[in-house]
Amino acid sequence: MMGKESVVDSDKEKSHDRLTIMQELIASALEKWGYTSQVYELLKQPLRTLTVRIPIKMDSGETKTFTGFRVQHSDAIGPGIGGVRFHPEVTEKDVQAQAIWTSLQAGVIDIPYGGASGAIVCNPKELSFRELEALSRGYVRAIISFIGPTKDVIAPDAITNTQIMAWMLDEFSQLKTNHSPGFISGKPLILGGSLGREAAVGKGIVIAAKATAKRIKLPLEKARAIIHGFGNVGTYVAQTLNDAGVKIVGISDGHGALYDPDGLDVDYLMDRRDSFGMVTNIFKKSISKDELLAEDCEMIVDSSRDPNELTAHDAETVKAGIYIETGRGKISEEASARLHHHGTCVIPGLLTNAANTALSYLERVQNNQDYAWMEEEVNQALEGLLEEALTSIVDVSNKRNVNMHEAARMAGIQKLANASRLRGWV
Ligand SMILES: NC(=O)c1ccc[n+]([C@@H]2O[C@H](COP(=O)([O-])OP(=O)(O)OC[C@H]3O[C@@H](n4cnc5c(N)ncnc54)[C@H](O)[C@@H]3O)[C@@H](O)[C@H]2O)c1
Repeated sequence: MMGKESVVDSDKEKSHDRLTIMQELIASALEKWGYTSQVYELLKQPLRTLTVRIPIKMDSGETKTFTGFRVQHSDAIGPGIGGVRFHPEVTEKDVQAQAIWTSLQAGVIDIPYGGASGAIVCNPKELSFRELEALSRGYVRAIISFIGPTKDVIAPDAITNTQIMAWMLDEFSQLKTNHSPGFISGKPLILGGSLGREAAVGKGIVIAAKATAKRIKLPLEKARAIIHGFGNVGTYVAQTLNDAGVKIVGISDGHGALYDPDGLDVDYLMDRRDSFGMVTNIFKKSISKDELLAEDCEMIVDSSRDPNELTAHDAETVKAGIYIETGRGKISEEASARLHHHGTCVIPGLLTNAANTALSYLERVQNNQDYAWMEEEVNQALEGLLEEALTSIVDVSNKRNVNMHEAARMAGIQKLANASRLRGWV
């Protein structure tokens, strides 16, 4: 599964851009640690933002010029690492916010990298295969002096897949006249990619769910889960948790929701999903998403593409002891605080999304070693990184008496702030 997280801003984010939101969040995290405003002044903005113009000869014979970005938030700990997305509405501020978010992920999972991010403003659905290749190669040519295995490692993100990574790798290797698999992650296996990359976010969710259940001494065989959003991520999580003994009692999709306290037949539901990924529409009696989230269960996984975040009002109805977020901003700050107050352990999207960044890092380690790991080794390493990250977030939450979202951001920014201080920058 490639990185497919939506970059289309929610209404709230449109009125209050993603960069400003991110800056407010890191300001609060740094303040809670007691860092000076000079540290915030350094970290509030990426160190470097490169905007490029990429002329492409289209199939029609005309030349069309595209805009691209590559942003490096901080190299205080190590080179940048981060995705490149192809999207018609992506802005420079979106990419800057994403680079900071990736820095926080790298900090949470404790890898020696800083956050970076890139994008090309384009609609891939309107491009032919040849045009897509030309654009991928043109992007690398335009940013070549800015990137590299020890400077900034590119990774897949929205709409960018292994083929695009392969074209980019080839362009970079030809221009540098050397074989440089470590310059990019998410490559095809034969070009130095890693096993175990598929369903990275789903795996991250399952690892977090199991580790949290263990932490609160909840045997998986006694756990009942609701999967809010039965898509790519949701179906993987439902099946994997079900195989581990968890009873899946509820699911939802864009049409409605189903709940059965005795457990749903996950295989049957998977089998009956239509080409739009919808299944609840074939049942006469379906309930609303709000009703589903208020049903009895031990665990809720929010894997929907629901544009509405979980509000403080919704949070009051949640009975689950574990609430897992799969992306940024799915739970409002107030809802997170309410869930925390009521004793629900919230697993922030910063941790579950970090699985993609972790996989890019593990691929890079294999490229450095010139040795391909078995899938089991990759999965074990991913598990180790995410479990450690969860422990550090829970520790910050307990010691500093903050909710899990605040704790994740505090854990994510701390090493970057310390490294910047040790280098004598602030
Ligand atoms: N796929 C990835 O690689 C990836 C990466 C990072 C984060 N994520 C996170 O996981 C989430 C799910 O991703 P996915 O790839 O499974 O998406 P998807 O499009 O395959 O599935 C989304 C599901 O949400 C349902 N849905 C849409 N609107 C809804 C609504 N209003 N109420 C309830 N359900 C609704 C859809 O019917 C579908 O079942 C994303 O929103 C994102 O936060 C995914």
